[in-house]
Amino acid sequence: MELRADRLSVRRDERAVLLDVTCSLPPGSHVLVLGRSGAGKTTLLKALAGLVAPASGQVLWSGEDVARMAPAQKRERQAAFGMVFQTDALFDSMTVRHNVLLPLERRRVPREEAEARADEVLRAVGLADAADAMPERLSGGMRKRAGIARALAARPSVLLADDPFAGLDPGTARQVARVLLEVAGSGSLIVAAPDAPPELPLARWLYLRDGQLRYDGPPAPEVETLTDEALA
Ligand SMILES: Nc1ncnc2c1ncn2[C@@H]1O[C@H](COP(=O)(O)OP(=O)(O)OP(=O)(O)O)[C@@H](O)[C@H]1O
Repeated sequence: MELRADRLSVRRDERAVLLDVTCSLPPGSHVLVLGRSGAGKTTLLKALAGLVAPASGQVLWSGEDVARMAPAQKRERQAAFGMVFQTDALFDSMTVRHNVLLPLERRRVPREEAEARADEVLRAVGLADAADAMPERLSGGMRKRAGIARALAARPSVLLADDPFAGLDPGTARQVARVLLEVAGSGSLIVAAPDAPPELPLARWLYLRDGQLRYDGPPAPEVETLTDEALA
């Protein structure tokens, strides 16, 4: 189903942090959202996920305004989304496997199927051996991969990942990138990052500056170095 932002603006403290953003993300989109710190990348991901309300404009899911959806429809849409945010926390009181099972339990996926899926995604992110560990025993990179596994277990048709490479060494970043690409498969993958991660070639770039979408097209390394005047 198509995800679309239509003249989307979001305000924080009376200030527009996203301004008039319009973009269409058909199923299977693989998109990198770039921009400096504070450009609005996280806010765009959250707005697309329906976690922050637009001040004006709309987020459309399959042509329907998300803000006007009935609660049941909203829940159904939410189930199609997987999110890996910077502040994602694993529950420290339960094993890695249990952390991954949690969203499946919430979705009432039958136990046997849920366990099979949890094992599958943990293998995919290279954490099969850590399934029974408590999260506090994991390194930062492993925790990140566990967070990705948790998002992927629900088989989202849209996976949103906010700066998934922050704080990772190049080897772990490559591993995380491979998992994101492999497991996103034919679904949509939308990744926000401050710079284009060399390990994650995504076919389309969106470049935000001061909350405005300044570029939407194929990878163009020059957008990262263009001045405001050149982009205007
Ligand atoms: N909850 C909030 N309350 C007030 N201002 C906010 C809030 N969330 C974000 N902002 C502001 O909105 C602007 C955009 O923030 P956002 O987190 O979307 O940027 P970003 O491009 O993801 O930055 P970074 O790369 O540093 O994460 C920033 O100026 C930020 O201070």
